[in-house]
Amino acid sequence: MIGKSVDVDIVDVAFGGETVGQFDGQQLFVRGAIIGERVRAEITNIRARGLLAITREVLKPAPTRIDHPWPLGSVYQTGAANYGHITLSGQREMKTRMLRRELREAGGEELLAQFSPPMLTVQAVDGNGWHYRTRIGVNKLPTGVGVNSGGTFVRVSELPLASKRLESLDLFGNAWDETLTTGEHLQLVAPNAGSPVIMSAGQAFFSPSERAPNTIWEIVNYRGRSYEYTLGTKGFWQVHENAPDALVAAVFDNLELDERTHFVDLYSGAGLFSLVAADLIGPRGSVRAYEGNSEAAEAASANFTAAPWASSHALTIDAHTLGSLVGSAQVVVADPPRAGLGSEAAKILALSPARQIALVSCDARSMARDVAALVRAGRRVTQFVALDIFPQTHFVETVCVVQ
Ligand SMILES: C[S@@+](CC[C@H](N)C(=O)[O-])C[C@H]1O[C@@H](n2cnc3c(N)ncnc32)[C@H](O)[C@@H]1O
Repeated sequence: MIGKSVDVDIVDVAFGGETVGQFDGQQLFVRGAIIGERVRAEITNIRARGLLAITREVLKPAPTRIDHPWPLGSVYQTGAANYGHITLSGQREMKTRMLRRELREAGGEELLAQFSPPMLTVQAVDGNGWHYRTRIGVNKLPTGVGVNSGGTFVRVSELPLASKRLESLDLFGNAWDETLTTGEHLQLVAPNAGSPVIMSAGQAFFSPSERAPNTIWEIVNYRGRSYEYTLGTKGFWQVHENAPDALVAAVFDNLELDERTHFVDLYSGAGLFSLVAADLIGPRGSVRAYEGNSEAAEAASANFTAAPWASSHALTIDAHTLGSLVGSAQVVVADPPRAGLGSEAAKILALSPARQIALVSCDARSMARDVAALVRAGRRVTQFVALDIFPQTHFVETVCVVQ
């Protein structure tokens, strides 16, 4: 079966960015195709959920198909821009279809009925979908840097997903050859309140001859107010330059906070949501932030210095610890990593006294599973915002508010 060439009509979009067709009574998951197309695809893997294939020839192209502007990012090479062969609006239509499919698979038509079509419309956060990443990983090569393509590092002379501000690091020639060790993983970071840095083996550099502090500053704007964050070098921060502002708006535009609200921020990182909540709520309420990475939790503590009614706690959130964390919460934001909350933790959260819960997710499948669990346990979806903070890829960020 592997290596077989099949002609297939693409009728849906699945998790992982693959499109879906039918072959031999089975689902065929096809990379590099677009909904509405007819393609000739080569079967590459046999999986429990169906066959995996890759597009070899487009027999009937979709109107949204374009030449990939960065072939190295395509599904045939690194896959870092696996939707780059689709117009931006076409990418967003595909993501809407993926959200619908995942919600239907997790909770049937009954769950899908809680989402009006505008809720599932994926919203742009930028103009052209390139040069948006303020965080990007590469590997040092003997000269210049490379990206992983099928297990080997390919030297690059451009990084089209990376923020233009990272160009000042002068990465593609031999400027860094004596400072950095060949083979090392490099994390490039362009904070919005400071100069770009390279992180390598626990050290930070502004330039080959200038070390940088292991601290980064970011500024987030919401409703005319600016919030300043200090981050450690190992902690999480949203990668799209517009994501922190867009996510803060998607969360707080849809939550009802007052001056006595007890607010809990689960998976709080350096306190992106907590710092804004502390400002919106004020000293008569409380904000408690819980985060597993101790460096990020310490950074959050430092970020809350001017708001002592906000506190940061380093601990692992799971189905055993969660109940006590949300026992007296009135409003909860949960922004777990890709794996999501898990059905058991989602049920515990649903049964908490919180009047509103905002689930922030970067993974459509775990989001759908967690929302289905929240709804099964008695919650109702009131708002849902889908943001295109990972253009050129199949990923989509969502904020789901339940009551
Ligand atoms: C998607 S990030 C969100 C961080 C923050 N809300 C933000 O937007 O900057 C998820 C965070 O969860 C933390 N984390 C992952 N697993 C965890 C766990 N089991 N318990 C607590 N925190 C965890 C990670 O360290 C990371 O900071």
